[in-house]
Amino acid sequence: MRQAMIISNPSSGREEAQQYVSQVQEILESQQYEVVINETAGEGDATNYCLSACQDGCDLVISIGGDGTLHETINGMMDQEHRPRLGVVPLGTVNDFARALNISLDPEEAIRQLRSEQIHKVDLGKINDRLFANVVAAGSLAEALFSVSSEEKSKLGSFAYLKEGLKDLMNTPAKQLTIEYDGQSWEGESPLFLAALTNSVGGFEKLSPEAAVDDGLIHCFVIRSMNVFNTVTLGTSLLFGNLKNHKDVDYFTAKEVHVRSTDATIRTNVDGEEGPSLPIRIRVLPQHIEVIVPEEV
Ligand SMILES: Nc1ncnc2c1ncn2[C@@H]1O[C@H](COP(=O)(O)OP(=O)(O)OP(=O)(O)O)[C@@H](O)[C@H]1O
Repeated sequence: MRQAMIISNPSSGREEAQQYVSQVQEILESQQYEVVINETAGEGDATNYCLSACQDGCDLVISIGGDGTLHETINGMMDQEHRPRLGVVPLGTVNDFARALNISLDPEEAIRQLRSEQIHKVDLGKINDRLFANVVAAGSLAEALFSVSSEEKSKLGSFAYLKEGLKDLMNTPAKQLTIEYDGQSWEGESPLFLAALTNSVGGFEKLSPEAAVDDGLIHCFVIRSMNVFNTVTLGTSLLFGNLKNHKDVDYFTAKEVHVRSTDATIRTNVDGEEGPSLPIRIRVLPQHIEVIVPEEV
């Protein structure tokens, strides 16, 4: 019999994971899976559960929670030869990974979509010694995002990030960055460096429209300056999928990127959670995991 593990975060979203677990279990059992259910109690649990799923040769892991739960789940697959297929029921406020894969943001619909026979091989990224699914952000603006409270996120979704970013604009001086990528380099001052694997970042589905989930590339944006004069045009470029063409933005793609700074400690934001401080080394792991995606219409 095939084995499946459900990893569910009871605190995600509006604490509604519990009610969805049995619906997922029912679908998996109807597909002849033997199902193990694991609820997370705190940081690291989803990683440990997924690691044991890899080591036990489990066929399928379903992550029920937000992008944070998904991030922890995929980290259980690090350095594992056997990586179970992944299914996602998004319960967070942003849900970038689900957005990028056209998985419904309505949990009940996303659960129905788990019946799909369609599988997509998806890139993952590696930052230092962690995996990531969506995005790494570094710089003073990325640090400002740490201060978005979860109440604000629940209320305002991705606009909470934008609001916080704009609010802190005047207090976030650009920092010196040296970015080396695939034999080239960028050096200068920047308030924000973004390395995206998918089109959706912070809920903005058009941040990086050209980033396909399986293209084997890291899509990098360096904002050269952000000030009262260009904030509005940067904001509209972001909303309309044109950020890479903005005059104050440098854009490139790469398979490996190193970022360091001569400035004091600069923290990163990885998949919406606090990440390591600079220096960082980012690599893409092309088509590293198999994800259940909705049947194409
Ligand atoms: N039982 C639990 N109680 C409280 N926190 C938990 C529990 N289990 C896991 N966590 C923590 O929840 C965080 C992940 O939450 P996740 O991002 O999935 O949901 P969310 O916060 O609702 O989503 P979003 O970030 O999109 O708003 C991780 O930091 C993890 O350590």
